[in-house]
Amino acid sequence: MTRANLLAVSVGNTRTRVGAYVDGKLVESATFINERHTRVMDSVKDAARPLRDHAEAPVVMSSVNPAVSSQMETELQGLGRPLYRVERDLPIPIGRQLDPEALVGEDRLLNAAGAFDVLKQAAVIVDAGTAMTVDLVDGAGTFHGGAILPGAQLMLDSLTQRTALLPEVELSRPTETVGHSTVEAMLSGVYYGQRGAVRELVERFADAAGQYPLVVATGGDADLLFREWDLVDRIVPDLTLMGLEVTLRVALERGREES
Ligand SMILES: Nc1ncnc2c1ncn2[C@@H]1O[C@H](COP(=O)(O)OP(=O)(O)OP(=O)(O)O)[C@@H](O)[C@H]1O
Ligand SMILES: CC(C)(CO)[C@@H](O)C(=O)NCCC(=O)O
Ligand SMILES: [K+]
Repeated sequence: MTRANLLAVSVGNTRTRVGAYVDGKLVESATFINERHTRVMDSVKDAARPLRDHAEAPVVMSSVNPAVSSQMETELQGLGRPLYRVERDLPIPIGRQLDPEALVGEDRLLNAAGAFDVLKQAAVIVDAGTAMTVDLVDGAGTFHGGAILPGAQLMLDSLTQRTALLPEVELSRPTETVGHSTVEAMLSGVYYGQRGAVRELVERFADAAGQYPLVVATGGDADLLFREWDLVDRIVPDLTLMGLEVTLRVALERGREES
């Protein structure tokens, strides 16, 4: 089996995740806020340190944020490694059943590819990031799309921005289900609203799929929202990076078959 060496870079809406894979294992990872751009490049170099003896190991990059990634791509070229963008240079190895003209976020496809590579069975993948996505992969490894909704912090921010009296609130677990203060009521609404959305969508997707899928969660808010909740089978913080690793690994295996 191929054991890939790579620097995986996933540019999200708010943050960028970086991971160094040595012999197919994630040995270093870091997350940075996109705005702190110069610091990000310093930290990317730190994260790449385990790959110093693997000069041939490429950067494999994905993005759902073109403004951030176009500049970052130019800077990543400076590492002196081959640089591949998923979908442009390397196809994400997951089947798709979508509208012909559909443009799906690379993060959603990578999560699906990363999950199916390990699970090999039908799964619902929940990414609790800036936006929340809830997607269905069937038992044959085909991505069917799913649902997109505001993420938890975005829900809170939109309440603050679009009302006169609601305050700025930082996301945390509510201490009360029936909120006895404005802040507790907002936290209860968002926390149980997000969980409720996930429960409803998982049940509906299970109906559509004709089987009960595994539920896998990832993203910056997954732990806060889903920890110790039996509806979610696994929380996998590095799922998007796993998708980047399998993308390179499959491309290397295909290249080997062809030569
Ligand atoms: N230091 C932090 N800065 C910003 N958001 C954070 C931080 N720590 C946790 N979070 C939470 O992470 C969420 C964003 O998740 P994430 O980083 O997965 O989003 P993203 O940038 O959209 O990434 P992706 O598109 O890859 O999912 C926010 O809603 C926030 O509550
Ligand atoms: C839905 C988000 C914002 C989730 O990060 C991202 O995957 C994206 O911008 N997608 C493009 C549209 C789509 O996936 O249908
Ligand atoms: K996201």
